[in-house]
Amino acid sequence: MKKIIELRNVTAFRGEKEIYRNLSLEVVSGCNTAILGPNGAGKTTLLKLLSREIYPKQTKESFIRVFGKERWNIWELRSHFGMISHDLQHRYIESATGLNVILSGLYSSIDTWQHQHFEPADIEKAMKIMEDLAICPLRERCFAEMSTGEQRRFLLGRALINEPDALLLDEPTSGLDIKAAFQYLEIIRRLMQTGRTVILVTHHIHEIPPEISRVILLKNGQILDDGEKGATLTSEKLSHLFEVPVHVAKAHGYFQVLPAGSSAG
Ligand SMILES: Nc1ncnc2c1ncn2[C@@H]1O[C@H](COP(=O)(O)OP(=O)(O)OP(=O)(O)O)[C@@H](O)[C@H]1O
Repeated sequence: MKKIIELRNVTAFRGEKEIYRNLSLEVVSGCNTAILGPNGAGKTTLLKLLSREIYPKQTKESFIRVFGKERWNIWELRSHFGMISHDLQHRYIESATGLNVILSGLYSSIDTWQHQHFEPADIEKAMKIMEDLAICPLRERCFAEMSTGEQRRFLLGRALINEPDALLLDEPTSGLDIKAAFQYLEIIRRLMQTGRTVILVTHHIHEIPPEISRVILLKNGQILDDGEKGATLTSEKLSHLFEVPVHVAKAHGYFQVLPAGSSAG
């Protein structure tokens, strides 16, 4: 199995604070994986390490590899790995139109620029993606004038234009209402069902779709547990992870947590 991400003995700091000490972790192609942890667990730090916004401490035994390589040409990397983070959503230029958001993925830029060239085939591909994501009518609309759910779908389209093998999603449904969240999760499920590997980083149990088979529990920069979803998302383990007594409920392949001891009123 191809390794998508591989961290070995990674020690990393944010400012003066050590977030990870000798963290080792790998995710292989075809194994949809969620990384679940409470606020402050180190999830954003992990995303920043993978996107090279921060660098780990250099030691002989440590490395971070994406698709088997430590050094990447960003142009090459984007066709393998699509990242959709909240940082990206915040950084996105508000005046960019929907179509340009999608096209900008081809250059990994924020909006498109005059010096960039797009072939008719690129436009056609962008149109097809917008159709698939049900956002075609918004192609001329400014990013700032879209709902959060629409913005998120455009950012997904921006990643998909490069036909990445894997997607890394940061809290995919946060900020979305129930309908938008369900619609977005259905799209993500379809992508997994048609062969894309998803790595999902979150503190929300309810946004872990049925197709995610492996869950890694992260707390204070350490892996508390790592394994098959049903064995990981237990009331006992999640109570320990979130430091509050919870009861896990399951339905239709999804999991949800309730306060432990609560009863139907
Ligand atoms: N620039 C910084 N300087 C010092 N400490 C930092 C810095 N940035 C983050 N931290 C700390 O690092 C720890 C991990 O933060 P990180 O943002 O990776 O957690 P997280 O799991 O993404 O949390 P959340 O779910 O709240 O986004 C936290 O304790 C945080 O306070």
